[in-house]
Amino acid sequence: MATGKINVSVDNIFPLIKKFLYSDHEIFLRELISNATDATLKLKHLTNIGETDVEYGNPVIDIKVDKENKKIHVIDQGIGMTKEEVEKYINEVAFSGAEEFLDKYKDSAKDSGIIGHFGLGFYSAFMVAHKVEIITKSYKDEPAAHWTCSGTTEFTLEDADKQDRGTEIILHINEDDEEFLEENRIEELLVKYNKFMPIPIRFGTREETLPLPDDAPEDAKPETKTVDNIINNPDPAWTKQPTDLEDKDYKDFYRELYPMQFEEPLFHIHLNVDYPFNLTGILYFPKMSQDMNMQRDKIQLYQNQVFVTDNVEGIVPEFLTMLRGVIDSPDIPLNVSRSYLQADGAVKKISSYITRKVADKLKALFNNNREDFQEKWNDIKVVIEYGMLTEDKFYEKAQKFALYPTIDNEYYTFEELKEAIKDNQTDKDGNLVILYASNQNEQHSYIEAAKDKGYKVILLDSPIISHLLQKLESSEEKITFTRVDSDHVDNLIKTDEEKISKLSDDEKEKLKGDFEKVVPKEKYTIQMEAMDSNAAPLMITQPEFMRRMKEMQQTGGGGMFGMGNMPEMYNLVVNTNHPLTAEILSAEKETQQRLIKQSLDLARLSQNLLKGEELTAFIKRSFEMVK
Ligand SMILES: Nc1ncnc2c1ncn2[C@@H]1O[C@H](COP(=O)(O)OP(=O)(O)OP(=O)(O)O)[C@@H](O)[C@H]1O
Repeated sequence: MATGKINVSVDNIFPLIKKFLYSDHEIFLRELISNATDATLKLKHLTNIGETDVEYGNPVIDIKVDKENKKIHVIDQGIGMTKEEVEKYINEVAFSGAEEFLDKYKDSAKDSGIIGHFGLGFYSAFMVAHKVEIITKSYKDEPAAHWTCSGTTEFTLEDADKQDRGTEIILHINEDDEEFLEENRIEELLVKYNKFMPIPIRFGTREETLPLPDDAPEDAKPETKTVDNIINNPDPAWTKQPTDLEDKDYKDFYRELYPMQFEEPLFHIHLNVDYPFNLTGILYFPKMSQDMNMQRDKIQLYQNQVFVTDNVEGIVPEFLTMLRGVIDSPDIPLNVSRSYLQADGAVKKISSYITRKVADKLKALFNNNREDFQEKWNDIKVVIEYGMLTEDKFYEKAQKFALYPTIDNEYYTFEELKEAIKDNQTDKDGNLVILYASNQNEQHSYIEAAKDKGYKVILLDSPIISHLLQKLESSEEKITFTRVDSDHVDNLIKTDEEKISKLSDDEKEKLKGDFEKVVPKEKYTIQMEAMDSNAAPLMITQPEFMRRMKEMQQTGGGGMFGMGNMPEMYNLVVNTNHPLTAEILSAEKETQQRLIKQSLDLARLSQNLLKGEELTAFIKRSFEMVK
């Protein structure tokens, strides 16, 4: 038996492994299965190129938990190692990675997930085991080797009588880590990290219920059969060519990724690039609700089919983190801090590649089947609008497919919209005024008034819309967005047209004074307007600028400092041409006050501003009047 000292210049690396990697204990299994997978794939390669004539067969990786003896076995049928190779790869090479690791991190414990990055994969076993054994037989015709190490720099290496090719790693689990002797815990880890690894992973057996024959009697009990419990799907959809997949395959894979998700995805984007970086994956657009916090099922990041994380922040542009699916790339530096990741050149390229692909796909969907795209618009608009707001590149591309639907369900692109309204909605200063509503019910009377004038009213109801409008206005010449209730309809689009007022200037002045006596100054600015006599006598509006700034502050960022906290201020527009206004003007003081109060409340009611006690009083008063 050979004994020796592991070739490493520090006294004892094991306490360090434990200390640095403490938070990530559970990844030991992922690391060992990755090694087992690599060893199997290497053998496959050698047999493929005719380097060896050993039989490749149908290798699996076995995971066994021996609770009684407190051991976990990871067994592969891969390339194996000779004694010399154990010396070299386990005792020397692995530790050269360890030395690098120590050099870099001995002073700072900031980064905890260094494993894998420095070739410490195998030694992560010592996070959970006080003793580790390797029993391995190479595919070459040489005796098997047995390596044992008890978490010190001492090891033993001797011949073993293992006959079949491959490697068995035996972990003698620490008392503190006995959770890993629970089958459920191991199964949970296997499903989390290894669900799509390329070599089948077997974790014991399971009972499978066989289907009953068609003519089986009603009380027949189905038979069960014991089958291998294979954890993974070695050929997940994203590793295949898009041309080999049908729509159904993508939907099935979605279900496989998110077994608890019952909604179908709206569409998918297959990512596939090998230059200047390697990346494959499938992204799905889920049905989106207004609630942006609905992120439970996230995009998963893989490295060569090994699960790494579902925190893709920094790799995927923020607006796309609302999507679902898989990204697999060997080029994303793993286990490094987020700030490092964001500064990494390859990661930046990946992020802009993904943005471009998503934009291209949306454009293609729009071009190929506009009707279908329009139907999906409501579900995807939040992502698109958010992307336009946050990524300039995406903004440019999205101008071609972002839609502006009218209240009556006509869908326009921005260019089409401009063309459609230019004759009727250009104001006296040459500005194109785009009228919009944010709530079809609440702004109903304003929408109707605008439509009566032949204006098109766009429905824009996303939570971030005020920010996007701000951006559209500042990047386009002579465009303004005006919400239909921000002024009375004749003022929405200003013309040179002189309005004829039934009241003289003196009368208007007096009427204004009468209103000011009743209407609270701190809430309303009174605005006398000569409107159509059929229009409402009184209406409440809130200027576009003020409302938008407040909304922008409330939805975070932008807007003008302090506007969010300003009290609500409205304009009270008095239609001087309405018969009721004439009546108010000539009424006795008491009647006049009653009429003003009642009309004001009606105007408030139509803007949904009359609530609580005031609403109760109003209703009571109105009943008295109709008696
Ligand atoms: N199951 C195995 N079968 C055959 N060789 C193995 C096995 N496990 C480890 N080895 C050998 O030991 C070496 C060191 O393994 P280790 O996990 O420490 O690093 P790595 O796999 O090279 O790098 P990393 O873990 O960072 O991907 C491997 O490169 C491989 O040559």
